[in-house]
Amino acid sequence: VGGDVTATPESDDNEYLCPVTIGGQTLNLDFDSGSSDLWVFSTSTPSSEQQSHTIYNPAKSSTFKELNGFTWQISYGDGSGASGTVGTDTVTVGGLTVKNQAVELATAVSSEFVTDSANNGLLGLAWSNLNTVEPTQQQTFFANAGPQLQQNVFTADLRHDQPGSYDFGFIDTSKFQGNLNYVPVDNSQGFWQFTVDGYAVGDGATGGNSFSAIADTGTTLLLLDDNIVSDYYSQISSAQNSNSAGGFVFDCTEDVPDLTLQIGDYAAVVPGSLLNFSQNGDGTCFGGIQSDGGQGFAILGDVFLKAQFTVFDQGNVQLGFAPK
Ligand SMILES: O=C(NNC1=NCCC1)c1ccc(Br)cc1
Repeated sequence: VGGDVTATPESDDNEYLCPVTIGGQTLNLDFDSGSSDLWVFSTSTPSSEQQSHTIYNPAKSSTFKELNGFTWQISYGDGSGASGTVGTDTVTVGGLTVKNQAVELATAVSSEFVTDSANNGLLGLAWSNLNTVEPTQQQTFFANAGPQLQQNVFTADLRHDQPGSYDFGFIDTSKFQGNLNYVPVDNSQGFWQFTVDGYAVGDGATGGNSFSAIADTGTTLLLLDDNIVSDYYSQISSAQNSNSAGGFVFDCTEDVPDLTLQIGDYAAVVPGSLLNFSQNGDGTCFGGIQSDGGQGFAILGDVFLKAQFTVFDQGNVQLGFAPK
């Protein structure tokens, strides 16, 4: 048994939304390999915050059961957050159904979610030890689905300005070129965390120290150590770190170099076209590479994942990458 679901990019590829059916009600959710809560806008969300969102109404689901007294509260790396109550229901993603899945109902959401009307909640795909439900931590959709999957994996094929897909339970070899390159994952912090062995800017030599990174579908950009960020932008003559823009910008006319991350024997190339992320409207463009804020590991978000086909292997606790 498996599932295949379309991942549709919001404007500027800021996030990717996928249809999820909960108790017969379908909402578009942000699949996030950087967190482990499945939460939705619901009838429990203040009406002022529901705005133009699609909401889940547990009262209209014949399979919803409340988990009395259970709560959740999450904050994300970008400062956004949400909190609320918990129940279980039947959840279906791309034809793959999990019964008695913990579904977290938002009773409060931060402004970033209120104003993002396309996003009706998140479906966490990190490891279950990151789930925030109290007093009893809950399993993710992918963890619960594991036993029914032919292969205990999900794959991400995110694309620039066009729909991509997530597959659960199988690897579609038509979606990538060559062989998959696997690296071991350290899931002790709950992330899909692994080691990057070096980097190269443009057609320069691969160098630098090895560093830890996480594969995070819920983060838009490619967030790296400040030294690598500075090295990269030193190759773009008009680049500057703009406080008003919130990061490194450069003239849109610039030829933006590729970035290659050496992951074991695999050279993961992120083409310069993806590293010219968006237009600021004043002739400058916002870079797809930005600082990781000095938190000690890199966050390989959608900018990186758009350039690779990625296998998140729960069974073997490893990640697989291939060009596409
Ligand atoms: O929050 C994280 N990823 N997901 C999402 N971001 C924004 C909405 C969802 C995140 C995870 C790990 C680290 Br380290 C930094 C950030």
